[in-house]
Amino acid sequence: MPKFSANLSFLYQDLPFLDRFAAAARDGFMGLEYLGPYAEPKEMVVDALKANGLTQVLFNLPSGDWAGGERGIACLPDRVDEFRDGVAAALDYAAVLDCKRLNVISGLVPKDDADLETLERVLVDNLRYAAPRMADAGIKLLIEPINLRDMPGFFLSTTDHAERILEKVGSDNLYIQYDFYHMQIMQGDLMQTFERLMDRIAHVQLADNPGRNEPGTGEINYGFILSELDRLGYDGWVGCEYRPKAGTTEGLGWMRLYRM
Ligand SMILES: O=C(O)C(=O)[C@H](O)CO
Ligand SMILES: [Mg+2]
Repeated sequence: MPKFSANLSFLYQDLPFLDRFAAAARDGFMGLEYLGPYAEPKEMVVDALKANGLTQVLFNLPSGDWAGGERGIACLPDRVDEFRDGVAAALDYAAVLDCKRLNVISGLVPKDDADLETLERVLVDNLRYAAPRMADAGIKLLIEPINLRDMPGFFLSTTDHAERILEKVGSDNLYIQYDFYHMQIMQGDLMQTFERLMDRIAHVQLADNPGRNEPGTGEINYGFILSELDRLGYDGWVGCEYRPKAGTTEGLGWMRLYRM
C-alpha cells in the first residue's frame, strides 16, 4: 500500500503554512514535503510535525529567489558559495526535522550564458560536494528532472540526463526524484522507466496531466501505477504534488480508493 506524503507547497494553499500540517494529518497523511522550511523557525516546524504525528519526508535545498523566478542554483557557476551555504542550511533543518531526503533543484539555463558543458560541470561538482555530506548525516540526496513546458529552460528535464549526472558524480548517495507528471510530459513510458531505474529512485511524486490536478482528472492511469509500485516492492513515499481542483480535502476521494 502506498505511503502518501502531502506536498504543502501545493496542497492546503488556503491555510497558513504551519496550519497545513494539522490539516494534512486530519486528512490521513502520514508524511509531509514542501519546497523548503527555511522561512520558519526550526522549533515551530518540529512542534507542528510532532503535534500531528507526521514524518518529514523531503524538502529542497535552498533554491535561489523562487518568487523572483529562479528555479534552483545548482548549475550556476557564480552561485557555488551560495549552494554550499544551502547545503549547510538544509542539513541543519534536516537534522532537527529528522528528514532523510533532500532534493536539489538544478536551475534554469541562464539566457546570457548557455555554455551547457560549464553548467553541467558546476552541477556535478556541487553534487559531489553535497552527496558525501548528506551521506554522513544519513540523508539521501536527490535530483529531479522537471518538464520544460512548465519550466522552460530548466537544466535537467529527462531521466537520461539524470542518469548521466549520476554517473558523472559517481556517488552511491545520489538518487533520482521521479515525478510521474513531469515524466509523462517529457517522455511517457512511465513504469518501464521507473522499473529500470528503481534502484536509483528515492522518491516519487504524482499529479495528473494535463493540468497538474488530482489523479483521475487526466490521462495518467494511477490505479495501474500505484499497484505496480506495490508489486515492484517500492517502499518509499509517494508525494502528492498537485493543484487541487476543488479544494484539497474535497478532492481526496482518489486517495481513499488506494488506502483501502
Ligand atoms: O516542481 C516539482 O515537481 C518539484 O518537485 C520541485 O520541488 C519544485 O516544486
Ligand atoms: Mg516534483
